[in-house]
Amino acid sequence: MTATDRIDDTLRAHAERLKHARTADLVARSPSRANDLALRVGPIYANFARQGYDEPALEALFGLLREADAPGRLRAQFDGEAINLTEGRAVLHTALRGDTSQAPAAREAHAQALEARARMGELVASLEASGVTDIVSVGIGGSDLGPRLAVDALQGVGARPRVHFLSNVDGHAARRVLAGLDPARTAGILISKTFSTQETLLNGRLLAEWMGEAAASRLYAVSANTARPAEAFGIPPARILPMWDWVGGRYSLWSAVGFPIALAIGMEAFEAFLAGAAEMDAHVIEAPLERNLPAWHAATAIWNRNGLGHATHAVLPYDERLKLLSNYLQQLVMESLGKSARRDGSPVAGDTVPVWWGGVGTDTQHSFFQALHQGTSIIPADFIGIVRGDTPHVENHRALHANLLAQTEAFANGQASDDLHRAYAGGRPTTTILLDSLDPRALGALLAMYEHSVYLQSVAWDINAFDQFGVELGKQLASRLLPALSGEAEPEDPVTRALLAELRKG
Ligand SMILES: O=P(O)(O)OC[C@H]1O[C@](O)(CO)[C@@H](O)[C@@H]1O
Repeated sequence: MTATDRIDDTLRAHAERLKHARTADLVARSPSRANDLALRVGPIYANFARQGYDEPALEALFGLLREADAPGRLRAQFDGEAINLTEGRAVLHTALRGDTSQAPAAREAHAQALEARARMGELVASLEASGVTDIVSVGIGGSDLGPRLAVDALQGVGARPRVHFLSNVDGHAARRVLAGLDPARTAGILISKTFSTQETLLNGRLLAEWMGEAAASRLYAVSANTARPAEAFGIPPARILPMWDWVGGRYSLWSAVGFPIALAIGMEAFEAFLAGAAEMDAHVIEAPLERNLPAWHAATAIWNRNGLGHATHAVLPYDERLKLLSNYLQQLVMESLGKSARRDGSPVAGDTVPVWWGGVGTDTQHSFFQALHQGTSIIPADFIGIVRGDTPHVENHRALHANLLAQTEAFANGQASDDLHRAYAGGRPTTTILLDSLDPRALGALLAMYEHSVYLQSVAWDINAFDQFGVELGKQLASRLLPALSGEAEPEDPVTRALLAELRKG
């Protein structure tokens, strides 16, 4: 029996033993717990003291990771072994941001990454000098969410080009993005690893038409399929940046897919973003599991899912600039870990990914927090705070911190009352992650932390985190149904036929 087969039984035994121990009791029992269960890596501090495990449960969690050979599996990833077994591909996003491996495949990938980055730097410089004021980045999923988050989180006010994102195939998205832009002062970037994604091709065509003559000189592309942008849009090789099959879409913002990020924050800041991620890479590969931040994060996720059976996980940044973090993490985590088959094709032993969702504090305190405090389902959460604010509004920043501290305390400790309507049970698990400031280095480190945590969860569950066959069926059906929308075919499914009849009325 492997560690993965035993995961539920092992952890449930500990959960049963701990079922009456609230996190407040665990903290009270061990005065040093508040500091013992905290780790710092570069600009990131994380405190796990308010999770519901104790020392023996943690030992069991790290034991499971060790038995699944987590260190060896990390090394295999960094060295460029074909760990994406179902597609026979290496997974080398770490080589995009540093040279943490001397293995030939990783070195080769790193050299290619440096060459592509140098070319991207030249394109950034020429666009900076061109008088272009606005950039429209067209892509979807991994070719959109990462750059969109990083640009929204890191862009300053002033001098640099404004970067806009167009992803949804809904024409209202294009209308909103293009309203108010001037085609004569706008450049476009089409980002698609495959260059076959319906949304991106349709929106790319729409953007090219809107740009008119300017498209001939100011349309750029990023793709692993470099022939297609030239064929389909006439974009010359000098304006096409490469991607490779060893970079998964949702792990690609560190590659030329980050072109919009570099345009929004400048090349130097983009390099700092990569350096922050590389710092986390060095940590995850070197630190023993018990002092390893991504391993702690992964162990905690596994505890909450397999030990306690929690079906969702909230991510709650207390910083307006991280408003898009939960959208980005939804793809990273759920596209990677939403699997039911083990690596050998047999069914998984227990539950894999919970539903990830979230939103920014303090707004969410006034929307869904009621359910987090008193609902019947317990929802574990990552609270993310930024130590140093970047506005002159010191009182606001203090209030933001006071709210973050208050909420995590209330979730853990609760408050007794004879009136059930007014009682807070407490014992609701949270991890608090604090970044020294929201700069490129810290954001890079944070996102790399989540990437490694995702991989380590996949190792414990024995699933492949790097394919996404689950999204294919919907894509195939949509292409098959497209002719039905213009009356050229009739769908076979009776419910689809009834729905189409309603749509045709419009
Ligand atoms: O970059 P592409 O090839 O356009 O793909 C976009 C996205 O579509 C998916 O394949 C499926 O949603 C993602 O994994 C990917 O990031």
